Amino acid sequence: MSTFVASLFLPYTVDFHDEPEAPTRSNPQRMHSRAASATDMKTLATSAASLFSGPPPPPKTPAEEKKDDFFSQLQNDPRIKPSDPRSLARTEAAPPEWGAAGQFLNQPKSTAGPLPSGSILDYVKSEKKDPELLAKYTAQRKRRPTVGTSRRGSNERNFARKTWTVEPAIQGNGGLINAIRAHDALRSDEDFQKIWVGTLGFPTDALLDSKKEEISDKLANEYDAVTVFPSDRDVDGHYTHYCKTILWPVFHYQIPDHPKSKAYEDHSWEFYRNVNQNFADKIIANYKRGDVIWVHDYHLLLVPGMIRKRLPDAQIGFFLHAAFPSSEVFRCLSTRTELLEGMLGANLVAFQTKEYAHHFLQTCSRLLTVEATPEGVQLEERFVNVSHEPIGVDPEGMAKAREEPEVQEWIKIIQERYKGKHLIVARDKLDNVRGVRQKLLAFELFLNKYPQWRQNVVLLQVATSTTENSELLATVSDINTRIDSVHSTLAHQPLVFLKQDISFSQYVALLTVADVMMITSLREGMNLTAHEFILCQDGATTEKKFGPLILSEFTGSASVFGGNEISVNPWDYQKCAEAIKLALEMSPEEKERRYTKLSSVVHKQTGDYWTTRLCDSLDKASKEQFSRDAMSIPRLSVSALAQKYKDAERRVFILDYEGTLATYGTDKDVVLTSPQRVLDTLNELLSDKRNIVYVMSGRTPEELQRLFRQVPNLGVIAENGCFLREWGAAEDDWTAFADVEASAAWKKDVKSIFQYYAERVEGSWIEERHCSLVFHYEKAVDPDAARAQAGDCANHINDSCQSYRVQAIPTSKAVYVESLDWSKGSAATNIFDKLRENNIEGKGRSPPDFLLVAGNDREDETIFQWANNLSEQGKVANVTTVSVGKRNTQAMTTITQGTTGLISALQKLSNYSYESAPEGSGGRRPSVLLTTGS
Ligand SMILES: O=P(O)(O)OC[C@H]1O[C@H](O[C@H]2O[C@H](CO)[C@@H](O)[C@H](O)[C@H]2O)[C@H](O)[C@@H](O)[C@@H]1O
Repeated sequence: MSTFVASLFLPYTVDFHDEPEAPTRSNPQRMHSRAASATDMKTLATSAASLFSGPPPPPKTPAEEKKDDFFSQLQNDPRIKPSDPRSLARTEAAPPEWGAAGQFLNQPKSTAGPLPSGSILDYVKSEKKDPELLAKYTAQRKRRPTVGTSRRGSNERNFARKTWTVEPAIQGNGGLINAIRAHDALRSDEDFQKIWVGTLGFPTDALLDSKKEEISDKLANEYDAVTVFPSDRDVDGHYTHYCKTILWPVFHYQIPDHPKSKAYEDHSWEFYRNVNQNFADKIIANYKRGDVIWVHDYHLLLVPGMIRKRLPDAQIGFFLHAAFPSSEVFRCLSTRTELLEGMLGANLVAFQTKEYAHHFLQTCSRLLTVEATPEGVQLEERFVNVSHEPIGVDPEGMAKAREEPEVQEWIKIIQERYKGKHLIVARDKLDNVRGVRQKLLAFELFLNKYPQWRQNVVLLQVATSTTENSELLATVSDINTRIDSVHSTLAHQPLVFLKQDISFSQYVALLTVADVMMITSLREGMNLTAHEFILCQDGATTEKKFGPLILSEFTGSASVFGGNEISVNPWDYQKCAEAIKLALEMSPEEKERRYTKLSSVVHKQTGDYWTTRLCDSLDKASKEQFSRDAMSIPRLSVSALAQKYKDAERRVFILDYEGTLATYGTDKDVVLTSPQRVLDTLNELLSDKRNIVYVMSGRTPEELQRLFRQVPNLGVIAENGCFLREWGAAEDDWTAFADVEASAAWKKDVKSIFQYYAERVEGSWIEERHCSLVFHYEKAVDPDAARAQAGDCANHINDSCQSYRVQAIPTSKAVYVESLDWSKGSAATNIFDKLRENNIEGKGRSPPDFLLVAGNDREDETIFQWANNLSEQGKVANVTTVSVGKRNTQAMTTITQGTTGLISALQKLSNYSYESAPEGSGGRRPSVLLTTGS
């Protein structure tokens, strides 16, 4: 059994070489010659020029010359350069733009080319069906030199001759890679034979099929990796456009709102789907029964749904590494429904934090109008578990990395460079969501407010930049210049702004030497830099630092550190400035107290722990779902039931009405009627004195009283458990469990919300019951709009009526608002308590030894659960729970022939009643069936 770990990029990539003998990373000769290559020299020059953004530098003093010397050493190839591609990967890396890794590795260029002018949507359509448009765009493409076949051809010839080596990926989620590897290394888990699934992280159109095969064979055989080869054009549209300009900003609360992005959204969605389909196809082609599939992050949201369509029984988990926004933000995505449905193809959808999981549940309930419980989402025929599990880092891997001589050297260099200064460090991608601008503003305020610190503190901000965000760059450059001009002196520069990444050894050294770390992301899934900072501060390789961590409350990491970080709202510059002061002036005792707690979290919630917990949760969820899946629940065996029936002394029936005994009733203006066959069947059952029969429904006591007037002695549970009429009681002898008068307060508030939506949904109406309210929209003129409004309505009520013990449940036809305290299960408990005490005078002696509960809907699950428990605890000898239909359920058995199937089964039982009635038992067949008029 294997576990597929699918994420956009594999942990590996490929470097091509002209030499016949492929050198490796451990070959210093080659690394040296590459460092001197023209491309690298150019990169180096550009990097050096952009080291400090701001005005042109003045002539250098000797001190500055020395400083430049230090920084020029930082101008290294920022990639980790291990000799083994399987060693520790960089978390929160900032790789070059897709297709631009050629500055580090020898890889083909993209053949995607620019998109044609004119209507992008037409362009996409043309690819599919419209022959005229297809001809038009084919001609356009031929005219475009950058996408010509000649370039592709020469590329192909070029790369066909080259040798290649497997290298650690430049792209990819380092946190994920480290977590999976740590799990692999620490456990000899038979069930965890991982297989990576992903792309190589560079354009591959230019490779011949034979070359692709060669590469994918090697990766499969030696690196447990399945390679996906989407077209360059698809990856470009998927990653550069849809992921980066639509999903990433929206998931981090930045709604792109300019015409260009809308166009991107329209066309790049097609490419997003294509790449997701490539992944799904690859996984399906390699899947074997029993395998587990884990799909990672926002690049692959559609993959679970695509796999589910073809492999209905597969065990699929989905983990979102990024943040998941509130439903208010998510609803702005035009493809929101497809994205949610894609994710819901999984058995388990997991997030970094409880908050993101909650947002997802709320978004599903609101936009898909499905019932969301704290455990997950109830779909028509499946339940999808939703949970949260924060990712962690790999302390063992990091410990090894820290021992590297290069790290030790860098520690010395940085210590020497910042001797006598308090060093605040930060490494962020230069992206709006990381809050670098906010951090610099807060730091500027700190310097202005606390002059005593100006000469003693340095903020070293590494700002890794992938795509040029010129607006942000201009803003941070301005702040940088301002700080520089106001606060820098010949001998001291409080802000060092490195607009490029540093090498892994430099990064580790910096985290070790730092006095404080400052992270001010405006929103972020986790932020493993914070965790790695904590690992490096323990004094294992230098003196103990226990440096405080200033951390944005909007990161996932903040949710795991339990307040032992210095938590900040990055928008509150005053507080951020004070946080810097607090961190710098913190007593050693307080630092150690906080550090001990932070460190225990990082060492407990590791990447390995995360992997184990996710695997366990998926296993548990799949098993539970399987046991509830109508397909795997046995059919009701009427003959076995009849045998139990015959053997029983005292039988109890609790039967749901609409959808179970009879088809669903009509709406408000038609009086609910019951088919004669149902009434006759109930009367037949009741005619046997050994039988106690209850019908349960969400309808009001009045409606049910009228409906079952012709069935004397029938027990009735009304309004889903808020009212009870005991078996054998007088027609109007109702017990109210819920406080009807107290309901008036919440009903007033809920009704006004319902009215608001009813005015907006033509054809909808509000039904008032004693203890519940229903917003019906099954007859709405515009069903899609009504569904959306119903979702909003349920959400609105659940948000604003939290002080009442009620909940709004959206279904495909109506929104129900009901008490949280009463259910069919609670009514059944009451019935049984009384029966078992045998305190219904003269109506039976022995306790029940046969129980049949039949239902079909979500409200019936509480009573199934209750009955199953009675069976497990051996309190009733023979318990049968049966669900009518295909819904996934906790019932022990199902009947797929609908209400008629159940009625036939009940009729068969009452026939046995007649046949099996022992002398004097009271069982009898009625000589005349009670006939009822409606
Ligand atoms: O830039 P991308 O290729 O689209 O990838 C997005 C980021 O993915 C990784 O970060 C995410 O996962 C981390 C670990 O779970 C989490 O801490 C972070 O908040 C997530 O956004 C990767 O580490 C980043 O470099 C990528 O930018």
